[in-house]
Amino acid sequence: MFKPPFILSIAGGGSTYTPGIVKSLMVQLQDFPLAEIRLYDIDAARQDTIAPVVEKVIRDHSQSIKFTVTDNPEVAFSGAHFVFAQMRVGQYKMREQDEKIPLRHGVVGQETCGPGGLAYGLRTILPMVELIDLVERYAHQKAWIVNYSNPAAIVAEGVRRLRPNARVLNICDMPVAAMRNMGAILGVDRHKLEVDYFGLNHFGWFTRVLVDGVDRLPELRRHIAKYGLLTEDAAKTDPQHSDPSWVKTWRNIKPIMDNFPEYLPNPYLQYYLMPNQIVEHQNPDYTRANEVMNGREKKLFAAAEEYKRTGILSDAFHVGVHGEFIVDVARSLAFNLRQRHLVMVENRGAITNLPYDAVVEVPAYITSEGPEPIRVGQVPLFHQTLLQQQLASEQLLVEATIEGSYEKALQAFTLNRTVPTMEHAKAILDEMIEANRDYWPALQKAWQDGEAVKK
Ligand SMILES: NC(=O)c1ccc[n+]([C@@H]2O[C@H](COP(=O)([O-])OP(=O)(O)OC[C@H]3O[C@@H](n4cnc5c(N)ncnc54)[C@H](O)[C@@H]3O)[C@@H](O)[C@H]2O)c1
Ligand SMILES: O=P(O)(O)OC[C@H]1O[C@H](O[C@H]2[C@H](O)[C@@H](O)[C@@H](O)O[C@@H]2CO)[C@H](O)[C@@H](O)[C@@H]1O
Ligand SMILES: [Mn+2]
Repeated sequence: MFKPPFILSIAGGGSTYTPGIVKSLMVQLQDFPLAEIRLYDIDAARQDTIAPVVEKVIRDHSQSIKFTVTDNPEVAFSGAHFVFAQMRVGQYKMREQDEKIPLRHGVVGQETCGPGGLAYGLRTILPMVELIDLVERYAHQKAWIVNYSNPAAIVAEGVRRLRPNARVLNICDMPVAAMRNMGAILGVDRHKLEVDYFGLNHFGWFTRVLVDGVDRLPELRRHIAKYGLLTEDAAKTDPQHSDPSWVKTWRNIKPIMDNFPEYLPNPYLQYYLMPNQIVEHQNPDYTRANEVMNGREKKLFAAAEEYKRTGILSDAFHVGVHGEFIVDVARSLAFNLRQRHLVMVENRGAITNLPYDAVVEVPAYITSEGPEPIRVGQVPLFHQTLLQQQLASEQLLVEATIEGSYEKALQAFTLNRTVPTMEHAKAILDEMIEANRDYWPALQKAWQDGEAVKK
């Protein structure tokens, strides 16, 4: 492939996670040597605010690494070996719409799940394809894009449909975060856990949790029956996520496993299996987007301004599993380490009773030529049916984006488990088309042409 030191570009350099990821890169420099780090963003002002913090993180560890900040894709990607993608198309203001519009109709309002996730997907698929084309035009021909940009399930399906040969690996830190919590509960480092897992992104289950070859899922089951997937002192498990909404998310593993104890669910399944309880506790005027804008984003940007003024950088960002995981995956790609990670891959029979072309999230060995998924085999009818419905909703959303089809978008919304009726789906979709008029031109046109009433 290519030899270190590498050129690494971060697409979405203005992200609140950029300092944490760069810190993780610095800590692992010995194992992932870098010649240059480049930040790329379409919002130069946002990125320029974050950049001095990132440069400080780099210079605390290295004087030799070149640091580039740009909104020019040719400068960003020329000769790059790795691209970490973490775009939020529409930024937090659109996340707030994604979460608040469904809630106005009594439906789950969430970043990547339900109508919010579908809307986010409709905004993100084509910018992701554009990013791939830019990277393929300018970067090293064997460059890898490691993608965090959400909604990862829909982005991954869009890339499968539109750029099937692209060197893109879609990843999610949620299962790793769950493994971090498991480790805290079991008293072992998360790196010692070997898990079996199957599902779609943000819609899956752990089936085994091995420590030195012994399945510790029974012990976790007993703990979860009392506390959910958190240690008794929640703040100790995940300091970055002591926000009430996150503690509730980890606690909600309990009611799900009280009913279905065999497998340990991804926390996101709460939105699909307990939508009414979720809506009951969501504040339609103050959602997770507001918590993040007033929390993580505000804290980082305030620290960046203070650093600019005083040269003192306060403790304003977090590395955590988010920063560690993407560097672990990149190392395995770079050096053909064959590390076993949960990543998104085309099924191709890994789960025998799901469609061959489904994008699934399963353990895989990460090689320089990409992931080699493990064989899961047949999943139980209950999980297969839930997965099939969610998969159809996501695949129809992607087709709606590609074809500019209002009807397929409505089918995708109607099929989603968080949406109770076709009328709810239509009311939410029509409001979202209005809110996304700057992002969904094709769908806007289909809607205005009255495609929905043509039949
Ligand atoms: N996959 C996962 O498990 C996981 C975990 C955490 C965050 N994320 C995702 O990472 C992304 C960043 O999260 P955040 O909270 O830091 O968002 P953020 O809004 O703080 O930063 C995102 C950045 O992307 C930029 N951007 C938007 N469109 C772009 C484009 N077309 N090209 C280049 N840059 C573009 C924005 O200007 C912004 O600076 C989001 O998509 C989020 O959902 C994913
Ligand atoms: O509400 P946010 O923006 O804080 O988080 C949304 C993301 O949540 C997951 O990632 C979490 C992870 O689960 C948590 O333990 C910690 O590591 O932080 C991560 C980022 O907040 C989820 O995997 C992402 O897809 C969401 O975007
Ligand atoms: Mn995720």
